[in-house]
Amino acid sequence: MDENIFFRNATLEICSSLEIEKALWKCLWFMQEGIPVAQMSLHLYDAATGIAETIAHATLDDYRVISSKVLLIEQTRRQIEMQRTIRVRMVSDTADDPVTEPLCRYLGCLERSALIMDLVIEGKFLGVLSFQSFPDEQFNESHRQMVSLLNEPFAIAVSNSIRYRQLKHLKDMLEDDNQYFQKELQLNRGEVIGAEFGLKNTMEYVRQVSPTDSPVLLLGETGVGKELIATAIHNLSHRREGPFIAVNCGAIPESLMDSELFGHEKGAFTGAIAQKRGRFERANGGTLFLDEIGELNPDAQVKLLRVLQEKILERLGGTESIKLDIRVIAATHRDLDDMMAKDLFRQDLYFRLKVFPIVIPPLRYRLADIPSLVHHFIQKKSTQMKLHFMPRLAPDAMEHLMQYSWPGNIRELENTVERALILSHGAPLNFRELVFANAPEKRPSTPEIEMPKIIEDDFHSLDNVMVEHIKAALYKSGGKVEGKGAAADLLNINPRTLRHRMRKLGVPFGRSAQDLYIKKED
Ligand SMILES: Nc1ncnc2c1ncn2[C@@H]1O[C@H](COP(=O)(O)OP(=O)(O)OP(=O)(O)O)[C@@H](O)[C@H]1O
Repeated sequence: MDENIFFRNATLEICSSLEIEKALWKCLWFMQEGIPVAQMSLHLYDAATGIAETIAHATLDDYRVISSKVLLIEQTRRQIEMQRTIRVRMVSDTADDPVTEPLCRYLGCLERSALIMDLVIEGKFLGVLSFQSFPDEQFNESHRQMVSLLNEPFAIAVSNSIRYRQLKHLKDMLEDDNQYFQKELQLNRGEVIGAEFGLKNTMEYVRQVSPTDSPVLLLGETGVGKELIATAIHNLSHRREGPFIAVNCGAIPESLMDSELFGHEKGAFTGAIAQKRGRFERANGGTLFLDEIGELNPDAQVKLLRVLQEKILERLGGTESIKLDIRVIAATHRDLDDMMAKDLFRQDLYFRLKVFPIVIPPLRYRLADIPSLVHHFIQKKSTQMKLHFMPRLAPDAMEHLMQYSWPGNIRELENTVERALILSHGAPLNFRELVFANAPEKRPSTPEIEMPKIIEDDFHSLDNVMVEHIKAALYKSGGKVEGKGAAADLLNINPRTLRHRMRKLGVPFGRSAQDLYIKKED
């Protein structure tokens, strides 16, 4: 066969598929017209470990991917190094050669003649391509020279297909990881405690809005469960199989905001060494949760508004328009109305986000949820902490927890349970010190009472104070108990109750005592 035709066609065949086993098979069919080749196999070699791995094998009938590893003995490794000056070596019997013997034994092609082609790319030795003859035929020098012509294109094709396999493997692993983490996230974020009690109304709204694609604005103090509710909306929507991507707008530095949200092309700015998809693009087909939306700077607000209006974005430094299919849920603990009035938040963006606002009540307004939340967190945390026992509560523990105002809401309760578990060493959980040691605040519903200025050694009993106070009222009214401006009126109590109390405390009153309460002129 003409050398040029042989070279051209064999090269076309080896490059015809990125699946190297298939490319070998096609090559084999072409080459056996000119040389007596019955099988081809590809072996990678790792000089650091001395392991040879057979990764592909083709006969005229079949081709397959395999993974068979052999640890080569020292003598064989040395031989491989020594033979590196010859690119295609002829072996008259595969059973007698230290390199081909272990490889061909596995493939069932001992006692054949073989051509062994070293594959070197950019000075790096990748491994060998082995051509085995039919059992009753032998390769000769002219066959070796023909095959030598193919060394360079074969090395390039094999190197490309190895890279392709590595990338495919990485992609499969990433997809697998992604599925795993999505499941984990859904498991961890699944259960909304109090859905039938303190959050009943909230969950009713959630159920109503979930099937739609309308934007939702979640409002509530820090730690009330805004992200949890956002996940619940996602999980109840038709987007549940798509991604749920959360962005904490307050945690992204201003200089990185554009690239984080919208992505960038390679070279878009110093340090953009590769193309990167932004959070919007990652959320395509699913839900984008914009947490702490009130922290967005004015510049980012404009860009966000544009993307929400047009449903199209361009990566930084890019020209391609990317169509978006996302549902946006935003959340904040800040008063957006007030921010708008102070020109800190754009009105147009506010109204676009606030299509369906849901207010999540703070924990202090749903104290009845505390017992089930505490049990939920005890179970969750003791599983995470791998405790071998189920912690119990001290008899008055729940009462202590219910007396506290929980300014940090559910997150604070969750952390309190975790801290108690760490400190308890198996004893019943008693939150007394934890709650009060860390909680200088009083429940906000309790009005603030100014501490009276009491001098320690001048401390009166409550009865004494009452006596003095009633007498003061009687002095003021000239001894009159009932009527406008009289003592009962001044003290704002029923005159009958006042009389009863004065009798009990021994405060003189009535006509006989009237003089006592009239100021005498000296
Ligand atoms: N109803 C609930 N049932 C069970 N766990 C809850 C509930 N609400 C909140 N949590 C848990 O409390 C923690 C805080 O909730 P989340 O992060 O959703 O609050 P947030 O309002 O988004 O907080 P922030 O304002 O700080 O962003 C999370 O671990 C969450 O799983």
